[in-house]
Amino acid sequence: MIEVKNLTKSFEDKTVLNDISATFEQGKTNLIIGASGSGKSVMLKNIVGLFKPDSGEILYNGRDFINANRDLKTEIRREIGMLFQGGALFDSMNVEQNVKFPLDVLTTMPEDEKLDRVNTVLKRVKLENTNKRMPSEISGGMQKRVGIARAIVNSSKYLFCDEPNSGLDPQTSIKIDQLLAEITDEYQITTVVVTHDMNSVMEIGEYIVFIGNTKKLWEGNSDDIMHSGVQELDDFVFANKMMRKFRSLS
Ligand SMILES: Nc1ncnc2c1ncn2[C@@H]1O[C@H](COP(=O)(O)OP(=O)(O)OP(=O)(O)O)[C@@H](O)[C@H]1O
Repeated sequence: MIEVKNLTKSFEDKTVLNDISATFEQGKTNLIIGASGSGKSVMLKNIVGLFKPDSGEILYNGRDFINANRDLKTEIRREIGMLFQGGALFDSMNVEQNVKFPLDVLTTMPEDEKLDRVNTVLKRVKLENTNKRMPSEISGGMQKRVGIARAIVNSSKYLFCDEPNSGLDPQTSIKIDQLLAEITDEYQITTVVVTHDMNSVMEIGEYIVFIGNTKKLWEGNSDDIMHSGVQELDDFVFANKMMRKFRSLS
């Protein structure tokens, strides 16, 4: 579980996040949603320690991440897997080297054990026998799956994904969403996904935080999101024609 308590972050005189609290539970796919520029990525970066909040607390299973000493910070960082926007694989490394990378830098595991682990996660994302292929030789969806394999290879307890579907067609996007949700449940990971993709929201939104105007404007799940009564959220949810049509029928 990750608890975000009263998180506030400004850049110079511009407040981006103001007193935001949220609880992301283990084994759930948690989403941070909001319009472009609302501060989703800034929130994620505060949670993983890439930005330092002006005030507030971030607790990883009760452990205070912001005020942690170096050893505890390292311990928590080792438990975090990240799927960056655009996949962000190393172009000069093959699939196996990309997936093995966190084990190379974070562990002292023997090489054969690392390879076993790499093959296990590649199998889980249905990419067995692609070890020697280069990122440029595989499709965008496959690249994302390599990214997911890399994010969980070190048995991550926490998984962060920034716009995991960017650049993918709708069908591939749904497959990636489903894979993230399955892995989250199977390995009981606390997963946090930043997205503005309504398909993802409806498909995997077990807990959703909606941010806008620097505040948390709503929290809930995909069953409740269409009836939030929050104007800004309605504008976000019903931005596309299909969702408006769906509302008029329901
Ligand atoms: N390092 C920074 N320095 C100053 N301002 C920043 C910095 N990073 C982000 N911001 C500002 O914070 C605000 C929120 O940005 P953020 O990238 O979190 O939005 P977002 O909701 O993730 O948007 P998108 O969906 O378009 O990616 C923006 O106004 C942005 O300019």
